[in-house]
Amino acid sequence: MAASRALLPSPHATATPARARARLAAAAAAPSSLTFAARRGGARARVVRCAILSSPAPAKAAEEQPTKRISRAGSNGALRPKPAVLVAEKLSEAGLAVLREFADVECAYGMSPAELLAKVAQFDALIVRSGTKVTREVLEAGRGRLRVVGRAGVGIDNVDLQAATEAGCLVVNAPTANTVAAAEHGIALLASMARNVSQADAALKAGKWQRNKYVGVSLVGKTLAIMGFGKVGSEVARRAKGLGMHVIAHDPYAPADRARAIGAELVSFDEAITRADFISLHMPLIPTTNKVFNDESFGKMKTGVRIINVARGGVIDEDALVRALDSGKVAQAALDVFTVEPPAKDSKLVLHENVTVTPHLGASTVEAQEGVAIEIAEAVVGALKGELAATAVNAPMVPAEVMSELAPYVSLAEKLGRLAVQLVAGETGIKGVKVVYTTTRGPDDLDTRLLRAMVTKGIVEPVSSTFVNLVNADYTAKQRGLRIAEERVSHDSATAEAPLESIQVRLSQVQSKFAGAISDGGDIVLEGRVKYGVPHLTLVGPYEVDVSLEGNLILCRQIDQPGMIGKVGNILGQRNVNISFMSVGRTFRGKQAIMAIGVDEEPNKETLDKIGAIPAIEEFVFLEL
Ligand SMILES: NC(=O)C1=CN([C@@H]2O[C@H](COP(=O)(O)OP(=O)(O)OC[C@H]3O[C@@H](n4cnc5c(N)ncnc54)[C@H](O)[C@@H]3O)[C@@H](O)[C@H]2O)C=CC1
Ligand SMILES: O=C(O)C(=O)COP(=O)(O)O
Repeated sequence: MAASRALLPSPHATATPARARARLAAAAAAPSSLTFAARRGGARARVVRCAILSSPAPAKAAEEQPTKRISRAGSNGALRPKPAVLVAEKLSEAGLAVLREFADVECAYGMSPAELLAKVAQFDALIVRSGTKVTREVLEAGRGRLRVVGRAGVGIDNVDLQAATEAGCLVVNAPTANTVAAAEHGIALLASMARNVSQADAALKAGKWQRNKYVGVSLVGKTLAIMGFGKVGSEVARRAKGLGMHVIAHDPYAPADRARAIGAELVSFDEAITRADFISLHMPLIPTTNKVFNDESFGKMKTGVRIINVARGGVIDEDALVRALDSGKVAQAALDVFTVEPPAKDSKLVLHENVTVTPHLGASTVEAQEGVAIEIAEAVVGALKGELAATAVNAPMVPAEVMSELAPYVSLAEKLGRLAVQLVAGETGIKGVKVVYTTTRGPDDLDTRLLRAMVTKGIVEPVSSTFVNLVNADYTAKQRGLRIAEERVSHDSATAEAPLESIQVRLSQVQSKFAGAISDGGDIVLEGRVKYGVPHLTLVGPYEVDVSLEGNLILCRQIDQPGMIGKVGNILGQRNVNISFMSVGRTFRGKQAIMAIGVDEEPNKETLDKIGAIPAIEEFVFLEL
């Protein structure tokens, strides 16, 4: 039985709060959670929410935004504001329209860093281009509310990814829509540099007709080295081939067949820079590419080489480039990007007569900006809804079909973690966690990162103020010294369609407030399965039980004897506590047994004391899900 994703109700509709509440209560879906509907036996849809990027503090957010239009309710019926998105740099109308359908959008272009710091905490998402630095400080200021940073473009070197990950803030980019624009700009710079277009243009406008001064060089038959053979690099290569150039490329991670298909020869860094007449840069700015074009590498190049940079200014040591231009080693450079943007007005590099410059225009075409704006708006809206965007930069990408298949197991994993941590007693803290997956699938067919993250979420969130999601789960576990080991147990079944037979969570070296949950090996052990799309608890310590994981749970350990279910049921019934599920597991007849009781309401202390006072009951514990 496959779980299918239910769409969230449209949050922007101008329904009255009452109508909105009714509509949304029916969907029972918080806006920031993934929502899956699983049909049970053809009956009405049951909604299972999987909080992948759940809002860290919706209540607080509501308090802070009293003037926001209230348009939907949380699962408890409380009204929530629409998500708020801050757009810090020019975004095309087409993207803004997509955002406005789902969120309150504020465009605040040209903010100073201080203005951004002051504002960011009021927003669920922030959208930037290359001109805004999303620093640790910004992410700290947004902590508690900011869940998504959208980079409307490719390069994410202006976003502190580590700080975003630590804050559980998803970073998404728009990696494809400006590829062609950047490649076309690279070709435009290549051709205009070779023919001195910008210098000759400036001279003629200044009244100088200098035909002899501006003799250029031809492109045909020249060797072009593409440094970074990714999306933009390959498109530049394709176009340069059309101009009759011989294209070589350097990229340690590029597949040889992609290069072969375009007719480019993949070579080493040194070979590329020593053979080239023209060198075009298309790698990201990362620690390994920072200033890779420096005195040493310029020294290895052909005298008279020409360089184009539409990637990032920081890949070039700009002082070294000025020296190479002055010495004639580099004949010309065409630069769209700079280490500091905008560069200083008296920058020697910018003012150099052999340098052609543009103010970071690579992505600036009408078409690319429209595409990028839509791409990022859709990614941000998806992320705010709790979906994992395909362009997530700091989280594992989980394809929609996998997500859909795993949905009930995601919920099971979180609930097992949540129950297990509530069983822990003593001050020692949890050290080792083992998650055992029983599955027919091989490691390549079952990606367990999502499940592991949700076990971490279940274990950490009830006992701390840390908000955990797929983005920061591993980081959070590491920070808290939690070692989460995973084990797969093969389950032989030729017919099993479900990805998992069971998930077991074991906490080692801990005391338990419920001795019945301790297995023979001394670990707290809980195991669950998904039945008809619903997570069930099926093992507590050595005891087999079967209780649907909804509402809350009471575990009682007693001597196996007749009448126990009736006694406990009576006590709960008299206090109007509805039992949703009940199951008894025992080792041997007349020996120890466990009763697992699912309850819709939370019994008060007096009710729990009454259950504890039943003479045959040796211990019991109330657990919240
Ligand atoms: N000027 C502008 O407006 C624009 C600039 N860009 C910049 O262009 C660059 C490339 O963008 P895309 O092609 O979309 O990215 P991409 O990720 O598709 O390609 C980058 C390539 O660089 C390669 N690479 C990584 N380390 C390398 C190294 N040490 N040496 C050589 N290659 C290395 C990667 O393997 C990858 O194939 C990025 O820096 C991006 O920020 C992109 C769009 C517009
Ligand atoms: O996408 C990129 O990497 C770019 O450099 C484009 O930057 P921009 O969005 O034009 O500020």
